[in-house]
Amino acid sequence: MDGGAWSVESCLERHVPPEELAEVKRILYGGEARKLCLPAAAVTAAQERDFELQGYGFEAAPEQLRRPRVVRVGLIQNKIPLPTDTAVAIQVAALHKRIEEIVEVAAMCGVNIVCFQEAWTMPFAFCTREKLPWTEFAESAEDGPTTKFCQELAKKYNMVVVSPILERDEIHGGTLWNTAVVISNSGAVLGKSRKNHIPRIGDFNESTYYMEGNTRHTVFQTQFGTIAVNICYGRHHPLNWLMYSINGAEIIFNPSATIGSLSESMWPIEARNAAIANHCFTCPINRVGTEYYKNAFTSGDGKKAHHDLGHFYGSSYVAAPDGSRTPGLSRTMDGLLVVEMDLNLCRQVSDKWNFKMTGRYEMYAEELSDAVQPEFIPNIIRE
Ligand SMILES: NC(=O)NCCC(=O)O
Repeated sequence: MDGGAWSVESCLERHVPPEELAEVKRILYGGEARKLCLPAAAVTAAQERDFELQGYGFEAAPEQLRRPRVVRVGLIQNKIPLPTDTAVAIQVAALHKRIEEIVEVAAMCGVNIVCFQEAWTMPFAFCTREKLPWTEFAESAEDGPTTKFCQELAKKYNMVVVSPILERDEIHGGTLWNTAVVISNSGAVLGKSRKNHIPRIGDFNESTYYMEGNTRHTVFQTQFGTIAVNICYGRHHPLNWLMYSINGAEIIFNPSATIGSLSESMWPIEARNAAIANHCFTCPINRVGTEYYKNAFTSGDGKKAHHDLGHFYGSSYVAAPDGSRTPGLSRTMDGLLVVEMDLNLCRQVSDKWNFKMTGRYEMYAEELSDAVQPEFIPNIIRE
């Protein structure tokens, strides 16, 4: 399924009889997400610029003492516009240009916080295990050209920008990290959050380049809500989501790069479950397309040498704390998903389900601290 804007949701729309569709959506998605009415100029610009534009909204009940806290987030998924053997600076410039034209449409749609995909300024070349030229895509999180570019966007559109890049940390020996830079709507760099979990699976050979992050579970208090960034493989680690939530995250972005053969059946479940378990909104974003490399590579798994990592299936979506979710963007096209959410829903769902109250954190903490000791004895009763 590689053509047009194919998605599971568009397939359901086409094939499930209309009288049953609402019930199917209630069971699968927690109901029909409210479609946002986006400005005609934005819809036209998206068509002209050849990307999918979808908009949905999540409501919360009115409260007496708190006003609604309505924000709009924008999730951007995209292909790399140029072949991977194009000069590094030209590839980066082309990606900046592509993102700039999508962010402009996000601004037309009133987006307050935008997040790009994992390592958005480059092909996801870590599969190759070659150092050059891929390490040349690394930049300073604080004042690299991509951060400066995002600061301009943030100021121009009064938008918080979450920019996941390959970071070069000059003050620590020029080491590399997989890092999301969070830029305030004022244009100031608020801080950075490094990928906590590095995959060692299939062709995801990222540990050749960088190590597990050391920024713990930092959250960022922005004008539009408290946000966190759980980068890609962290998605599979429930405690990673939990720790961002414990630090107060209301929206957790999950910029990713993952392929159909590996994770597509897990994709709709993991971030959505994290939204439910942690009473917050989660926003998984995946790149799209297949990226080809001149030199064939292997990953010690007996497979024949090959030139690509597989198909990145897009399908970015937003899940809400009540377990409902938006449809996903296409599996194949660039896209912008605009989602309006009332952050009051987080506390409302928390008051209903009380997971933060019913969770046995002291017991988990005690048992986990025992379990990581070398002399740990599992608590098993045997006959
Ligand atoms: N980028 C990344 O961590 N990918 C690993 C595969 C996955 O988590 O689905």
